[in-house]
Amino acid sequence: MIDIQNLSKIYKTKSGTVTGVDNVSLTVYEGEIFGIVGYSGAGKSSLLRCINLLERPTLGTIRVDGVDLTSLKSEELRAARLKIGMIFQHFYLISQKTVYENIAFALKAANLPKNQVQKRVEDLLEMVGLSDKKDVYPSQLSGGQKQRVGIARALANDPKVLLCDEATSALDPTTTKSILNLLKKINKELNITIVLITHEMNVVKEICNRMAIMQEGRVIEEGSVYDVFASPKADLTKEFIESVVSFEIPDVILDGCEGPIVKVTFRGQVAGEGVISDMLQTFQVKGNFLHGSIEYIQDLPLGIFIMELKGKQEEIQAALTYVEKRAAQVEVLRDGI
Ligand SMILES: Nc1ncnc2c1ncn2[C@@H]1O[C@H](COP(=O)(O)OP(=O)(O)OP(=O)(O)O)[C@@H](O)[C@H]1O
Repeated sequence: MIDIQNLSKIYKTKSGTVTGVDNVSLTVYEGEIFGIVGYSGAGKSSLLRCINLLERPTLGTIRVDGVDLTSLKSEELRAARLKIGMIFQHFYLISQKTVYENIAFALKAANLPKNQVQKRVEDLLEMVGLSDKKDVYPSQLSGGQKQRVGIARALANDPKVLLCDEATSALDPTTTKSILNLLKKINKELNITIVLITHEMNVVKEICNRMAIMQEGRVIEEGSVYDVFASPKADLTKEFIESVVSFEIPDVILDGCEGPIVKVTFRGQVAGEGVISDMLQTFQVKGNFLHGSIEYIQDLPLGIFIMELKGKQEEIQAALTYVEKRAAQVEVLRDGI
């Protein structure tokens, strides 16, 4: 659906040039929710804004639904842009217009008769759960309600793609959850491809199918959210994951450990606890659990256990080989073997 090839965005400033995006290639498939994560300044907004040409790429191509946007003339580009909705962290609603008028305004270009505009706006308001707020002004709405209006407005022209620029960053956790659920519903029911940028890994964990991590304008890691959580490669990716799944063990506990400390990761339906208890029964090894969690990502369990192993070196080695053969990934965090 979205094909980005060798895209760079270089800004010219008074003091020189700044690279916003540095040679990024990415594919977002139809119907998926794709998350782009990174700290402030990583280039997420620049990349997202290049997708609908709010920013013109300095180099590279962007194809949306097979069309190279950079090759379009202004009239064609305007039409193509209607098929790419966008929502923002700060909503950008028109304060002098009611909820109804804000959404109807987005339909202006479609030149629909009044009764069709009314029907469309009412359907959109129902979709986002705001039918009762039709005649109020943005200042009378909560942040979550404002974002719902933003979403209704973005959907007004039946887009195929929805771009979300830190759409939940100004919202509290409960409201964030409800907006994420709404985005999930829109993705499923309307088959709209969603690309979101965020600095919050929990947003990606909650709703994305695939993801990319950006740093200094580049994509440093990408893959299915499950795979990235199960086997992160870059240090920055690990850091982001630890922000939602913490494996931190207090120093005083670590100092009290004598044996090697291992992290065992079980993917999918493998019953990790069963494998570990079989291992402890089969080998002359004692396990001291330091951490354990089962995360559900895209409804698939991901089991992570951290433990200290005590026993003879050969027994520990054999026990780890046994666990590894049972679909687990074993990482020695602190050697002692
Ligand atoms: N209009 C601009 N002019 C000059 N430099 C810019 C412009 N927009 C972005 N940049 C620079 O490009 C780099 C990437 O910024 P960008 O806003 O894309 O990152 P980001 O990951 O979205 O961060 P944030 O979440 O803070 O917006 C930064 O160094 C930024 O200062």
